[in-house]
Amino acid sequence: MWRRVVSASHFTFAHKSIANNKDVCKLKFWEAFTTEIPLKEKGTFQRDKTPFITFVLGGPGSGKGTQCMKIVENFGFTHLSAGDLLRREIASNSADGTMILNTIKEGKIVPSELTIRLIQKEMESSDNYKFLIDGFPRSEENRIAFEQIMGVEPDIVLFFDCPEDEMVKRVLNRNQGRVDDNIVTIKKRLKVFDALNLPVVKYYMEKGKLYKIKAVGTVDEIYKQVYPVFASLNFEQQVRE
Ligand SMILES: Nc1ncnc2c1ncn2[C@@H]1O[C@H](COP(=O)(O)OP(=O)(O)O)[C@@H](O)[C@H]1O
Ligand SMILES: O=c1ccn([C@@H]2O[C@H](COP(=O)(O)OP(=O)(O)O)[C@@H](O)[C@H]2O)c(=O)[nH]1
Ligand SMILES: [Mg+2]
Repeated sequence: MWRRVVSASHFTFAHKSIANNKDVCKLKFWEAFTTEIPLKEKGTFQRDKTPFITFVLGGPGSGKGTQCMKIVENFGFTHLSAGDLLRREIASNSADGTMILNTIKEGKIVPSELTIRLIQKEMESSDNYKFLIDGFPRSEENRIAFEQIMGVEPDIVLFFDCPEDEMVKRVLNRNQGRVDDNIVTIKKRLKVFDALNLPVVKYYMEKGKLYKIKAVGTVDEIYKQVYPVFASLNFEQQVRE
């Protein structure tokens, strides 16, 4: 079970070592060291907080989803993969399903309003305030629409910079049964990425919001560059109990 703790490392350590067995003891210990309201009311408390939004960008296969899982584990973010939300729409046989499927097969970009509606729904129904928005915005048009509809900008943007041959290799080995993980569609996706997504990366670089991560090496080697970004922002870290 995961529970949020204050970021100071000695609290984390004490919490880990003392609260070993009984859940009730864990809760009392937790309450003694925090001014936050008890966990069962956490949702209300967190909705009052301004959201902290991280856009996670990078080409297909650059490792966005893989690194997001580690950030979630260590820093308690909610991971919203735009691609996963769109695939869920297809699977649920929604009215837009066929159009989304055809767009993904072609490696093109789904209309902004649709993707933003899915992201917005998830954010509004979440009791968290820290979000990783993975694989979005994919174009300047996406970005501008998000900022207009949501009325917010991301706090930070991660960019996983990976050579094309490595991305192709990873996607072809992904084995998730995706309709777009084939060499023909990958080539189209890479073109779309260069033409439409890199301008978004450039925009956030010029705004001083971009953290560029060299996305080669093992998952852990790459995460060593990611971890300090969030640790330096003093987010509460998670400990396993
Ligand atoms: N550093 C890495 N080295 C080798 N393979 C990786 C690495 N990071 C991720 N992968 C694998 O590459 C594939 C694509 O990663 P994924 O996280 O899905 O990328 P993205 O979300 O950017 O498309 C997955 O099969 C994943 O397990
Ligand atoms: O905001 C988004 C995110 C994804 N997609 C579509 O969904 C596909 C898969 O996106 P995902 O982020 O899952 O791919 P990844 O980069 O992780 O391989 C993309 O190629 C697009 O066709 C889209 O249209 N808009
Ligand atoms: Mg992904």
